[in-house]
This record gives sequence, C-alpha cells and structure tokens, in this order.
Amino acid sequence: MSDERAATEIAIRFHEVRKTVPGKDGPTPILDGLTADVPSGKIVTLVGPSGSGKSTILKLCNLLITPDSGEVYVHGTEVRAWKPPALRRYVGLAFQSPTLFPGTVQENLAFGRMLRGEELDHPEQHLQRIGLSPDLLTQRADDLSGGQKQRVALARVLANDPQVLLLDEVTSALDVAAIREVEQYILEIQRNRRLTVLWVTHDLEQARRVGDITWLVVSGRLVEAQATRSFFEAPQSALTQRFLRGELGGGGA
Ligand SMILES: Nc1ncnc2c1ncn2[C@@H]1O[C@H](COP(=O)(O)OP(=O)(O)OP(=O)(O)O)[C@@H](O)[C@H]1O
Repeated sequence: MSDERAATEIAIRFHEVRKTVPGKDGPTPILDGLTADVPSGKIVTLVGPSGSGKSTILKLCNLLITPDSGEVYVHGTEVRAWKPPALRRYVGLAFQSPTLFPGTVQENLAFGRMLRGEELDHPEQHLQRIGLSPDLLTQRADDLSGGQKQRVALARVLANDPQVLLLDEVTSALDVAAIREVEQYILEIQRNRRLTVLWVTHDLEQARRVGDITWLVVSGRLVEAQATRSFFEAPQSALTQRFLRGELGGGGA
C-alpha cells in the first residue's frame, strides 16, 4: 500500500452513534449522533468537560458497551461483527486507574498471551520500552507505586500488539517528570508501530503536545474536530473558544 493511501485510511468510523443510559425521566443520551473518522496512524486527543462522553467513545471501540443506534467501524468492520477477543487484541484500552492482577509483573504482562495459549517472548523488553527496569518482573504487582502500575498496565496492553490504542487519562496519576517520560514512550511506540491512538486527557497542554487531531466533546456531542494546532490556535466554534478559556469546566490552557 502506498504511503498516501495509508495516510488516508480510516481506522475507526463512528456513524450517527447514539448511546443512552437509564435516567429518572427515561433514557438519557450520553452520546448524541456522533459521526467522525479517526485516520489510521494518527493520534486523536479527546478533550471536554467532565462527564461529556469521552470515555464512552473509547468504550464503544472495543465492545465494552454497544451503541443504541448507529455504527462503529473498526478497520472497516462494525464492532458487533468482530469476535470480542480479536477486537480487544486489535484495539487495546488502558485506563486511568490501572487494574493489575495479584500476581507478579511478569504474569501481568503475559496475561493476554496466556489467554491465547501463547508465551510472551522477552518480557524484559516490554518493561524497558516503557521505562521500567527488568528487575521488576518478579515483583508482586500489588507492591508497585502508582506510576509503576500505570506503566506496567500500558506495557501489558502493548504486549498484545494492538493496532489501535485507546488511552483514558493514563498519565493523570503521575508526577510531571513521569508524565513527560510516559508520553515520550507512547509517542515512540506509536511512531514505530504506526498505531492509531484515541487519547482522552484533561490536560490541555498534553492534548496539544501529543495530538495530530483534537476533538472537543460537550454533552455527548462532537463540537469540533480539527488538526490539533488549529484547534488550539484558531478554534472555529464559539463553544471551543469558551472551553479553552475555561468557561465550561475542564478547560483553560
Ligand atoms: N453505565 C452508566 N450508567 C449511567 N450513567 C453513565 C454510565 N456510563 C456513563 N454514564 C454517564 O454518562 C456521561 C458520560 O460519561 P463519560 O464517562 O463518557 O464522560 P467523560 O467525558 O469521560 O467524563 P470524565 O472526563 O469525568 O471521565 C456521564 O454523565 C456519566 O455519568
């Protein structure tokens, strides 16, 4: 495939996606008609006030939840037509609060492979890639610091060789130095493996640093989807301008 074609390929397509949750006055929309494309090999940063629907968008991509109506296509196939294990291998999700299993770091790293009856080759390399010492392999995951847990959780997702990476506030528990380090590791891996990344963050400077494209989600609606630089320097929507001034909550660079 030519680079030109690869550059315009769509990794994820949202088509009129609507999702509701039960409310006291009936179903309440938390995503309302999301239509948007995520180009292959790009990083899309998702910003918006708390509770606006950002995590919901991620969860739709790997079948943690399904839309009430509309479709989500991953690599051209609607998510409900994927076998969940294959989809979750293709689309890795790392959360804000990493959940590691009670075993050792090595067991945690090898978990996805183990489920498929495979071995994880060179587990130490998976740790090194994310800036952790191979000495940690035999440590109990419970004994790690918050920052180490977050990195091991990321390394575990990456050990599955996903093509798409969904990141939900993955650096929010880290100190400033660690944030920049983990960002650099993610960017390096993204470039080397040409991953497509959907990255939810409350940190607008981070969204600006790492994004190729930035989406603003407010009350379940996509307000703006722009090249990251234009998003921050010349936002088109009045709502985006208000968000960036910190007037909607969760904004204010
Ligand atoms: N299973 C659920 N049941 C009821 N309400 C839900 C459920 N999941 C999400 N919601 C609600 O849907 C809205 C969107 O949630 P979501 O987690 O996607 O927002 P978010 O933008 O990621 O928020 P934050 O930035 O605070 O993490 C919120 O109001 C949330 O309370």
